[in-house]
Amino acid sequence: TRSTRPQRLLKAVQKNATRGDPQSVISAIDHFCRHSEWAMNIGDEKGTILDSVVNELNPEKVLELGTYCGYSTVRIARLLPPGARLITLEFNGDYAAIARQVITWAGLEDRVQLVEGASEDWIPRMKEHFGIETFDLVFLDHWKDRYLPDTKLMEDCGLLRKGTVLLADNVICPGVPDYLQYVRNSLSYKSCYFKSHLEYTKAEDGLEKSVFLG
Ligand SMILES: C[S@@+](CC[C@H](N)C(=O)[O-])C[C@H]1O[C@@H](n2cnc3c(N)ncnc32)[C@H](O)[C@@H]1O
Ligand SMILES: O=C(c1ccccc1)c1ccc(O)c(O)c1[N+](=O)[O-]
Ligand SMILES: [Mg+2]
Repeated sequence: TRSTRPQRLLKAVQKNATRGDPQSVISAIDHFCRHSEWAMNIGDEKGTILDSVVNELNPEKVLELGTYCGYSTVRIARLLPPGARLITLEFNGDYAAIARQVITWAGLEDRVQLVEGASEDWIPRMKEHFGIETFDLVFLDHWKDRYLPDTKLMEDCGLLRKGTVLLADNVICPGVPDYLQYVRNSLSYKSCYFKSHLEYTKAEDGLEKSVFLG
């Protein structure tokens, strides 16, 4: 039977990237998505914005909602100090299996905890299961109708502290109007928009960075 796109993406990583070299994994995936098959990774252009936010924050505890093949996981984890931790949630088992191999190929498995499950089920369990009090950075990149409910859930679970940064992908394309309206009008957030393009295309897209004010 025909392979899946994530399986073909993993093959491209194993063929073209060097084990233990995160940058070569990132480049191999970007080349595959530009020249072989588009895939819904954050990509190189928006990825550079993600990198700058991570470098500015130097976060100890990061939560990623939506792993897919692990491209953004590798982008974030490669910038973290060894003691820092990135927890990434993915409820599609096939995608999770590919992502584990991509993350391991990059040599970053020690900094990443990939949890196979739904954000709504695992956000309430961060304290008792992972001993996490609050996150320094949350990267939202899962199904777009979940951004707002999961943000409210994180607030209710006390996972956000003064200064926690929410970075949301795709606020223009496919778009997250209800989430944008919330973070831009709530007195609990200071928000700003980073204009860019939908990964590997000329369509407009961007990231919204929202700082929780407590
Ligand atoms: C756009 S892809 C993630 C791309 C990845 N962040 C990157 O930039 O490389 C979205 C992923 O979120 C997963 N997903 C969607 N809703 C979810 C949820 N509620 N909980 C966990 N995973 C979810 C999907 O299965 C899919 O793999
Ligand atoms: O929703 C899509 C989508 C819709 C239709 C076809 C393919 C993808 C998408 C597009 C770009 C993204 O960066 C992204 O995160 C997603 N997503 O699924 O979460
Ligand atoms: Mg996205």
